[in-house]
Amino acid sequence: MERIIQQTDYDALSCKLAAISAGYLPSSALQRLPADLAKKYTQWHREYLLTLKKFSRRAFGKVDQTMRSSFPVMNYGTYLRTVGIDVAILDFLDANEKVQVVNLGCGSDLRMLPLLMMFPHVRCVDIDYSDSVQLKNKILRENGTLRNDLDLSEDSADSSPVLVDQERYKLIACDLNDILETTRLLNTCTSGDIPTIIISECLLCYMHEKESQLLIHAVSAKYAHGLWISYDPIGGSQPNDRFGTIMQSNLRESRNLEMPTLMTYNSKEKYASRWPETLNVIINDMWEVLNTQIPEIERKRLRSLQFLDELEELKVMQTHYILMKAEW
Ligand SMILES: C[S@@+](CC[C@H](N)C(=O)[O-])C[C@H]1O[C@@H](n2cnc3c(N)ncnc32)[C@H](O)[C@@H]1O
Repeated sequence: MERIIQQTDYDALSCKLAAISAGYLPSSALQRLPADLAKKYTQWHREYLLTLKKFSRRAFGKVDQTMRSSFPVMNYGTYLRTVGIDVAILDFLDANEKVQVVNLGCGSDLRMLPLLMMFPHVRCVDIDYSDSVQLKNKILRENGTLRNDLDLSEDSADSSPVLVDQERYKLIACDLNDILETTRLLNTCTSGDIPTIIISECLLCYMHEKESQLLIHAVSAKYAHGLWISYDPIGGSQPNDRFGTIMQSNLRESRNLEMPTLMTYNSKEKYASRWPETLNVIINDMWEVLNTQIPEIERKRLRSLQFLDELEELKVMQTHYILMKAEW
């Protein structure tokens, strides 16, 4: 099961590459990227894919194929999830200068690169299963652009779970189901006094209820001041809503993959109830994000990229994904 879950990262990567290729990402305006970093954003992702090919032709083949078969509705979804999370990070950075960003289940996410370049006081910590971060570590060190921009050496670190151990960037191998090891590594690599952003982007949906709740409670209790940003699908709670059950049976049949809590936390309210009551929680589905948080000028830009005639399909999909921000 661990391996099947790790492979979901290839979907996330191919969706991001497809959205980049079609011009949805980056959004210089909302991700606040200066022109040189907007160019780099595209370059980092393309070079990551090309270097992935050197280490795993199979993974490259999967990503490349999925990327090419991406539809406009999927590009919208990737755009909304990426920009929604980035805007929440940037808003928190407006109010707090020295911040650590902990990306749980980071996969191949390269969001640390613009953050490290744009904000000299920000530190980033990426955490995923050992196999996933070992591959990421190899790619980051093999590719000249990624290596230089992260100021990495070509040699890999030793067998420690901290594969990149810099002052401002750490890449850590950890099974987040193991709460003792997770808290031990966070205690070593982060500080409880520094304002902290926790990201869980399509992570909690693959974890079992007990382990995910332990993770939420242990990690949010660790930091004096923080913001937890979580993005996930929800199954839907209306009596005739079959989105969640269909999604579960498709995943089971096509990949033997489970989303154990999709129908447990199947509404915005139930999903938000996973965080301690004392936190200030804001939760929106992604259809609301599109219509209330993306300015009209940006929506016009999106409409100009590809013809989207599946508006109803977009609405159905995006009302079943949420962006949750819990601040304390
Ligand atoms: C769908 S991918 C998302 C990757 C990244 N967050 C993104 O959105 O681009 C899910 C990631 O969560 C990781 N993951 C799931 N369960 C995990 C666990 N128990 N410990 C560590 N990583 C986990 C997987 O290995 C995978 O990289």
